[in-house]
This record gives sequence, C-alpha cells and structure tokens, in this order.
Amino acid sequence: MPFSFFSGELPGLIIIEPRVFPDDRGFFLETFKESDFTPAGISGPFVQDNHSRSSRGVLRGLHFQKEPHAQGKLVRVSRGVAWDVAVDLRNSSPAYGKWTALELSEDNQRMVYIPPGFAHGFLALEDDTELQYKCTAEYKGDADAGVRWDDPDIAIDWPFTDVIVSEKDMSLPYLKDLA
Ligand SMILES: Cc1cn([C@H]2C[C@H](O)[C@@H](COP(=O)(O)OP(=O)(O)O[C@H]3O[C@@H](C)C(=O)[C@@H](O)[C@H]3O)O2)c(=O)[nH]c1=O
Repeated sequence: MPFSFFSGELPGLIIIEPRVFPDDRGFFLETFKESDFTPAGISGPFVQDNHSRSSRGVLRGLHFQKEPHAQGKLVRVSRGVAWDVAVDLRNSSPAYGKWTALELSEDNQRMVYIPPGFAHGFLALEDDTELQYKCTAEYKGDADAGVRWDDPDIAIDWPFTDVIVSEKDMSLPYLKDLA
C-alpha cells in the first residue's frame, strides 16, 4: 500500500504518510487514490482542488463553510512548511472547541484529512509556502465563515504570533459569538 494512515488527536482527523519513490531524476509519489483512501475513512467525493502560496508569517484561517456546504479537506504542502491547525466545531462532538496542529512540509510530504464540521487554518513557516488541498464541497461565498485565529477560548499555541492576517480574517467572530 503506498499510504500509511494514522488517527489524529481529534476524532475523524486522519494523517496520511505517502510512499515517496526518490531516484536520480527527483521523486514520485501518489497524493490521492480513491481505492486506498475510502477504506481508510476518507470518503469524498472530492469536488474542488485549491492551491495557495503564502509568505513566511502569513496566517490564513480559521475557516469553515456553513451547512449544507461544510467541506472535508485533504491538505498537503508541496513547497515550504506550514503549521496546519484544525478546530473541532461539530456541536455533537466530545472534542468541541478543541484544536490540534501538525507540521506539513515539502520534506515530510505528510497530508491531513480534516472532516466537515472543523475549522481549518495554517501559519506559513517559510516564504513561498504552497498548500494544495482537495475539498468535498465546492466554495460558496455565502456559506464562507470562520472564527478568530487568536480566540482565547480556543487558545491555539501558534509557533509565533507576529503574523500577517487578512482584513477578512481579522474581522471574524470569536467562538462564543458564533451565530
Ligand atoms: C477559498 C476560496 C476563495 N476564493 C476567492 C475568494 C477571495 O476573493 C479569494 C481569497 O479568498 P480567501 O481570503 O478566503 O482565501 P484563504 O484565506 O486562502 O481561504 C482558505 O483558507 C484555508 C485556511 C482554508 O481552509 C480554505 O478552505 C479557504 O478558506 O479567493 C475562491 O474563489 N474560491 C475558494 O474556494
């Protein structure tokens, strides 16, 4: 099997380590394969692929889409290093409000699957950090939502807090004020 799957700290979160085939030309790896991912609990269908580039210190998040447009996200870093964060916002979850983080990088080639109902964000630890992720629902501007990256009730222990955040993300609500 070209992938190893591990349970994350929060229920439903899955960490994926792909098999990398290096040779004198460079390397090859598979980044998604339905017949391996579905039995591991990562069931799409994935209907949108995204790609972003961020300078060091850029923090994007914490984002989610409201029902019925909630997105599962399969996230990887193809260049640079990201400190990737998921927050469980599923009302029925015993882990509601809890966060977890892991480093995704071009060196470790790790991926993470974040199920629908989580907020997602990341901090770029290097310049030109490129995130690529597959989503189980399409982007809908009207359903776009989020919570503050520095929400004291979530209390994420970011590697540093001298960060670059969009105006949109600075005006996101705190968890206690979520409608
Ligand atoms: C997310 C998204 C944005 N856009 C547009 C809207 C806007 O004009 C521009 C930039 O959007 P944003 O500022 O929301 O981009 P960004 O802050 O990178 O948003 C992303 O952050 C990470 C953490 C996620 O988890 C993603 O789901 C997504 O929310 O791109 C799309 O057209 N399609 C999309 O799927």
